[in-house]
Order: sequence, then structure tokens, then C-alpha cells
Amino acid sequence: MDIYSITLRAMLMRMKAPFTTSFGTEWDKHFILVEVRDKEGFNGWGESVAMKEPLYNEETVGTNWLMLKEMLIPLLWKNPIKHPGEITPLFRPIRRNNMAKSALEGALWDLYAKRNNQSLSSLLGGNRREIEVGISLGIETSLDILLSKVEQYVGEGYKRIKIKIKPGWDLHVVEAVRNKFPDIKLMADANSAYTLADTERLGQLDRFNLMMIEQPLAHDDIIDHASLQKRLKTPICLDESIHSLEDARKAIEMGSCGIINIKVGRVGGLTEARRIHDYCVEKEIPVWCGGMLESGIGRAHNVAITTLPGFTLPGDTAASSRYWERDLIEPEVTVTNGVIHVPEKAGIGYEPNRELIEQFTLYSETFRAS
Ligand SMILES: O=C(O)CCC(=O)C1=CC=C[C@@H](O)[C@@H]1C(=O)O
Ligand SMILES: [Mg+2]
Repeated sequence: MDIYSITLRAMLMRMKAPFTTSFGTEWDKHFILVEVRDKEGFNGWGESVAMKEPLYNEETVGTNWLMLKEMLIPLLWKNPIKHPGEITPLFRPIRRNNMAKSALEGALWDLYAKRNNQSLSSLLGGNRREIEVGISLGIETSLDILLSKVEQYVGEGYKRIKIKIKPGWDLHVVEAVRNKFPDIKLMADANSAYTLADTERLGQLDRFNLMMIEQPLAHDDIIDHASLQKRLKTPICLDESIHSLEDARKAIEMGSCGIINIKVGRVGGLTEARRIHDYCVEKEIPVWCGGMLESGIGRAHNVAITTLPGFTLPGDTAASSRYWERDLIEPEVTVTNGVIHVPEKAGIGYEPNRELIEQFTLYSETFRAS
């Protein structure tokens, strides 16, 4: 892959509404876009899902910018690659910084797919032309507002509803949603808001027939989730705890979870996401694709990975209009009755809107092989 230049863009997009979880609220979304150009004029796009503050994991926009500029891009210049699958082993000596790695790796996968006139989904081995998706709702200012949003999205046909919980916004909230919507596929994401001391309280969620409880305990835990899973009927789904195939192997061997939320950025890129997917298929552990409030660039990568056969549960890849007045891609990601039609064009399959990208760019820097 004859890379000519790599451009980093620090982006700022205001979401339609604040999104609140147990660890904080996102409204002004800061993130990095990566554009890789080759000498023949092809380009590939990736998105870092790191947030402005290290509240979801230890990475931020600032750490990602530094790691890309000082470590990852120079490493790529020194070690030209022929296939994007070489990026993960090339970057392995650099500890963690998965979201920084994933943003560059994703851009290279998109570039490679375009050079070969192949859709990213088919290049990854995905065989589905339609994917079923769910929607993730934040912690709202009132139960009535949450219930009205659930009603709206159930009406739009989303295949599963994910709500956020935390101490003080949990049992009564899940009960109210379940009472009003007795038959919907419903799950709860705690974003590490509980400890083993809350085992009895979390056990009370078993009566609501949830698909799963996502990441109830600490963001870096596997062993306590194994203890908790023994006490819960509802499957635990791990998100923040899983950074690699090794973490997935340990969690499954320990019995820490029955389901895994695969987020491309959290695990370091599409190659590792596919390895985790393949391992979970072998171990009969269902997976789904989580979201990080991405713009259309990251959303497009999520659509592509979700076409792999083991993504059997509806993920978080909602329509662009869920978060954005105008998204950075054309066409935008649309959802019809809970289904996304997977684009078959080369690469990520959606065209970046350069004018809009420039409009939301705070600053950028372009690097060329010296
Ligand atoms: O992108 C989406 O729609 C999913 C949003 C979502 O649920 C999350 C985004 C980012 C971190 C968390 O708050 C949460 C999650 O843990 O899945
Ligand atoms: Mg989560």
C-alpha cells in the first residue's frame, strides 16, 4: 500500500441531544478523523472513538492525537504494509492505545478495499446484505421522557432497546419500561456503576426478562463478573472489560459473561474485532456491535463488521439521524424497520462529505513519508 499522506482532523460536532450514562454526559462530541491517501489518489477514512475525557476508558482525543503523530504514523512510515491485516501485529509492541490504533487501521482497511474495488463488508468476510439493529437510550431527566423515547423507537421498528442504569435509576426504570412494553427485546447497560455489594439488587433485575445486563461491574474486571454471573439468571454482557482476544478468552473461560459487545475502537481495530468474533463463534458466545456515538465514518465501519455471521444480536448502530442533524457521509446511515441495507460500493460504502467535514474540523495536520 503506497501511502502518500495521512491527515488527522480534530472534529467537533454537537449531538442533537445530550447522551447521559452512569459516568457522564456527551453533547459536544470531540473526536479524530483519519484520512489516508495513496499515490494513486485513493483515500481511506477511519474514526477514533476516544472521547474528550477519559471516562469510558483511559484514552482521550489528546492521547490519541499524540500516539498517532508521535508513534503510530512514524511506525507505519518505517514499515510499509501490503495488507491492513498487518497493522495489528505491527502496532502490538505499543501497549494499549487501542482507539488510536483502530482509527488508523480502519482508514487503511477502507483504502485497501477501495483499491481493490471491494466493499469493506465483503473484504472482512461478511455475507449479509441486511443487518438488524437496536438503539441505545441514555439516562433521561424523567421516566416519562424515557418511556416516550422507547415508544418512538419501538414504533420505528428497532429490533432491541438498550437503556442505561445506575444506582437510583435502575429497578423502577426497568420495571416501568417492561410493564409498558412487555414483549420488546430489552437490555440494560450499567457502565460499571455497581460492585459485588450490589449483587442482591442486580438479582432483582432477573424478573424483567432482560436479554442481558451490560458491564455491571468495574471497567477492568473479569473475575468479579464471574462471581456475579453465577448469581444472576440474566446473561452478563462485557463491554469495557474486553480489549483483546485474550481478554475475551479469559472472560469466557472464567464464565464472566454470556455475551460480548464488540466495539472496533475498544479492541484496536477491525482485525482484532474479527478475531474476537471468530473465537466467540467457536465458543458459541453471541456477539453484537456496540457504538460510541460515532459519526457516519465510524458508523460505516460498524455496519461492515456487523455483516459477519456471528453478530447474531442487534447492535447499537442506529441511524445517523439518531445523533446528527447532518452526518458526515452521503448517503447517511438509515434504518428501516430496524434494518440497515449494507452498501455494496467499494470501501466503507458511504461517501465522506468533505464540505461538512471541513465545517466541523477544529484543526488538522497532514503527515507525509519523509
Ligand atoms: O453509539 C451508540 O448509540 C451507543 C452509545 C452507548 O451506549 C455508549 C457509548 C459510549 C460509551 C457508553 O456510554 C455506551 C456503551 O457503553 O455502550
Ligand atoms: Mg456499554
